[in-house]
Amino acid sequence: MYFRKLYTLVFLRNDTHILLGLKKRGFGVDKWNGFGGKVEINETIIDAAIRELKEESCVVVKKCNLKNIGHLEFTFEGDPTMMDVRVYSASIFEGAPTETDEMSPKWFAYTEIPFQDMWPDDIIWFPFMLKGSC
Ligand SMILES: Nc1[nH]c(=O)nc2c1ncn2[C@H]1C[C@H](O)[C@@H](COP(=O)(O)OP(=O)(O)OP(=O)(O)O)O1
Repeated sequence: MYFRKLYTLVFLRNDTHILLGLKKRGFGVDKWNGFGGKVEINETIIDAAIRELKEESCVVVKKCNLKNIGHLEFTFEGDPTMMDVRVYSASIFEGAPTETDEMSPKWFAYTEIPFQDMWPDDIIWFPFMLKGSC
């Protein structure tokens, strides 16, 4: 039996490139990933996605430009908490991705995703996301 905790994960992308951030501290440090984090109490999931993206990359995205593309559930051995992660993508946004205390952003070509420096599950589901089948 797991306790669910809601998280967001946002990917900015165009037809050829995706923006990833190198996590500089805390959970997932030194891994490339999308931008996201915990949904706070009294906050909608989409508001959390917008807030975390801005906090971690300085990019602003409007609700109408966020597309819900997936739902991932992660569990970790010996931990009773399930990470219930709502995944979004956006291709229209304002501002230039900028390094913050938490993340260092970089655009990657779809053919050059650094899977060796990412969560081990990413290589399984990224290909579905990149070819637009989710
Ligand atoms: N196995 C996995 N594969 C993946 O691609 N993303 C994962 C993952 N496990 C967790 N994530 C994502 C979900 C979420 O966007 C992020 C974890 O969020 P954080 O712990 O950084 O949350 P917060 O930014 O709220 O944390 P604080 O540092 O406490 O503020 O990592």
